[in-house]
Amino acid sequence: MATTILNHPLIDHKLTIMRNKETGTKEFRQNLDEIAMLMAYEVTKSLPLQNIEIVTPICPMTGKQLIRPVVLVPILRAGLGLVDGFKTIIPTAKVGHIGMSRNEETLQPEEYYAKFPSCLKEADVLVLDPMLATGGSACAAITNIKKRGAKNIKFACLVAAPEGIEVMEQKHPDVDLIVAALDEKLNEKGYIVPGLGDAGDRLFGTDQ
Ligand SMILES: O=P(O)(O)OC[C@H]1O[C@H](OP(=O)(O)OP(=O)(O)O)[C@H](O)[C@@H]1O
Ligand SMILES: O=c1cc[nH]c(=O)[nH]1
Ligand SMILES: [Mg+2]
Repeated sequence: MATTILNHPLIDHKLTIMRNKETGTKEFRQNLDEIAMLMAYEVTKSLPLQNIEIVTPICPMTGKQLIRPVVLVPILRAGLGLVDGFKTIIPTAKVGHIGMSRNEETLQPEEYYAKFPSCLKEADVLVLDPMLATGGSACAAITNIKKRGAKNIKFACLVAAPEGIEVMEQKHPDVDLIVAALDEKLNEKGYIVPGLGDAGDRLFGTDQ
């Protein structure tokens, strides 16, 4: 598995706006959407291609096309904030959903919903969640997706804690991990420091 930390200037600029506690719902959403498009470009960099014979208006040539369909899997709720940006860059992508809620006391993820397109097994699956904290939610979501036959999986997140990356590397060594920004640590409540707070609450305007 490869772990990539993007550290991209445009993403860092937009992420700083998202991190600021004065930033409201509208701007938080807008910046997440813009970052998602930039991340989609980076996450898809290593997708495999195959040759295809075509004819241009000038002559025949060997072109390239993606080998497999792409399936986006946002981890609900906060992962939904990345879907539109990824769909803008990959308009043919199918979308599966997995609902995970982290128990505030035990920090264990609880799955409450799962629905996937039938091409999951042969697809390039891009699992999306802005936050990788303890790594529990992402690991559980990926375990579920693997049980359904998915083999080519990448996990894209905006902000990660070192603890979450370590857990992912141990439990899912075959999954590529693409992280926009690596933060310092988790606090005693399992929140990423400095982080951006509760991504789901800030995205949907629910209580924080
Ligand atoms: O790495 P972990 O320790 O599991 O924490 C990360 C998870 O926590 C957040 O979801 P949350 O449970 O708050 O649900 P929400 O998206 O509905 O707010 C976040 O979007 C991740 O899914
Ligand atoms: O910092 C954190 C940790 C988990 N979930 C979030 O939304 N933010
Ligand atoms: Mg939340």
